[in-house]
Amino acid sequence: MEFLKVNSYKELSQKAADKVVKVIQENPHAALGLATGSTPVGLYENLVQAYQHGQVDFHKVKTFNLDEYVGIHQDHPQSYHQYMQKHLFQFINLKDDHVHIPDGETGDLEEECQRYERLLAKEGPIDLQILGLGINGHIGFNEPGTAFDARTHVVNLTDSTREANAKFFDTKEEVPKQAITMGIGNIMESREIILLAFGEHKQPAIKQLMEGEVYEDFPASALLQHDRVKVIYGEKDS
Ligand SMILES: N[C@@H]1[C@@H](O)[C@H](O)[C@@H](COP(=O)(O)O)O[C@@H]1O
Repeated sequence: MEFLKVNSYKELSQKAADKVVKVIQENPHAALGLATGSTPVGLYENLVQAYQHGQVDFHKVKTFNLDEYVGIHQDHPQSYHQYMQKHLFQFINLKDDHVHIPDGETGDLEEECQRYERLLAKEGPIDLQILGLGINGHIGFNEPGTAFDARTHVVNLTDSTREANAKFFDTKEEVPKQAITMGIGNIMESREIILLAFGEHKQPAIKQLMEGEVYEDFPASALLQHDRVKVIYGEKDS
């Protein structure tokens, strides 16, 4: 695992975007694993700019989102479907049928997990997986205690995750209680991974990762067993 400390959120976003652009330039058919949350917003802004400047072309690229809330509509402003439209998809030339996001609205969640698994098996492996980091070490929505070989599954979100995500909703009660997430097993099958974390509140989790201990109560530590992971992190803008 390689750690790269940056001095600003801008630098983190630029470094991450440079990596994504490079992967697509080397392989125009690349499969990207995408994350949501506040951390990758700057990365997506930079990708839009790179596209507008003709530095990258998405028309053969495929995308797989890590997760989606259960029980809110895809057109809810806080659904990850809407997030991706708002920050990235509406601005670039990705084909609609190359975009994959779990469907958290379906009546049969187990079948939806199986459908996503089949899709990943057929279209994968993911060439570059982008990850954010929960303050409790979660990746995607794989909460502490999740088995490292878990596949796409439905999760009950922890209180700390719901609180952390409450900033996006009017009240904490509105934050969904469940989500569908790719499992750690899926994430580990990616050819390459970048993990992004910015802010003082993320530093305890980064420090824990640096200690190098692998255990299921700290999901991000699974990544220590992957040989192509780069952690791009920073404490504050200096
Ligand atoms: N499911 C997402 C994660 O994929 C994300 O990494 C995490 C951190 O979010 P933020 O970047 O807003 O700190 O939040 C959510 O729980």
